[in-house]
Amino acid sequence: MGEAISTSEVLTATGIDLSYGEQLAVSDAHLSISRGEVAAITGQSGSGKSSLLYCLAGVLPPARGQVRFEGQSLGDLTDDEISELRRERFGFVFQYGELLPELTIEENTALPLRLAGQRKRPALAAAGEVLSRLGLGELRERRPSQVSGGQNQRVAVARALVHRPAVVFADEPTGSLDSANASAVLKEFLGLARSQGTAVILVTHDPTVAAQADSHYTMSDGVLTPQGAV
Ligand SMILES: Nc1ncnc2c1ncn2[C@@H]1O[C@H](COP(=O)(O)OP(=O)(O)OP(=O)(O)O)[C@@H](O)[C@H]1O
Repeated sequence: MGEAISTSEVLTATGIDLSYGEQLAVSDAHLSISRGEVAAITGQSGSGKSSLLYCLAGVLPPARGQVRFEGQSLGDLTDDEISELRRERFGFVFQYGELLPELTIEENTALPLRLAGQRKRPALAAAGEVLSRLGLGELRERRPSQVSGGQNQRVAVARALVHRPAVVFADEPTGSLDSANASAVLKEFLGLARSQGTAVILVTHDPTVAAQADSHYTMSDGVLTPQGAV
């Protein structure tokens, strides 16, 4: 299987190095992810997981190596093109969701569509649909402060998936939740991503979270090692 050339690869990284001054945070990383695949990256605090994610998402340019999205090298794109790619083809989920407190749940969820230029009414309708799929339809009009932590995190998931991105980057997406809530949110997140063919790169400290992925990499002192299928 390893020899087969996959036509469904969405994101590939080859020989990525990233440094902060003298500090080498990522060293010669290779990674490839296909449509609808969930890849987990585990490793200790400070091992370089977030730094790798920033490179893969085009947030930080690598000092060496290449990241390709759908065959196109991110290094060949202008800043504006990378911003557009991040806005329209990528989604992001972080540990605390990071919703905007002044917007409703529905408006928060619709944000990627609005930023991509979609009109308010269809954007809110699409947001309502994803929220319903995650069991949050009733909470549409509330603000983030008026829902629970687990619900906030589900909204962050809805927002990351609403524009049907090719890749979602998730950095400890359930790290702020208790374990029962974390596993429920994760299950819904990965289920919805897989159903729409979105690839997920999932950074986590938690081996039980990684066990739900299709592929697993470990990171140690900036070195990424594939663990094969899990
Ligand atoms: N902006 C920065 N400037 C300098 N050094 C940094 C910066 N960001 C991270 N580092 C260093 O780079 C290394 C990798 O950090 P990174 O945040 O990628 O690790 P991580 O595995 O994501 O850690 P955690 O699990 O704690 O989030 C660490 O030694 C960290 O101290």
